[in-house]
Amino acid sequence: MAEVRAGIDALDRQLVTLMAERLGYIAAAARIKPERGAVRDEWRKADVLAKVKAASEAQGVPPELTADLWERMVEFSIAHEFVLFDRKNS
Ligand SMILES: O=C(O)C(=O)C[C@]1(C(=O)O)C=C[C@@H](O)C=C1
Repeated sequence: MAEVRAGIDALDRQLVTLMAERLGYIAAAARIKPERGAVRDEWRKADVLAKVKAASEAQGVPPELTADLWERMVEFSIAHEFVLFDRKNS
């Protein structure tokens, strides 16, 4: 059981590292987007969620798990992107 838990803990660290990397791209998006109205992009949000659903199904990960996680992650990203966008323009 200790080995299993060590494996889980190691994977969790990798997931956090990947989230940090994703937030780096969110910061880049905040720098690149020309106007505040472009920060929340509902078309792109639906595109991201659809791709995650397809990837989940392909890999046998329950899509209802990833749907909840990504809904939260994208909404957090949008809020974070607004903070960075407004900071850039203040
Ligand atoms: O693709 C973008 O334009 C992003 O800024 C990334 C992202 C996301 O977190 O996936 C965040 C904000 C947008 O509303 C859509 C998607």
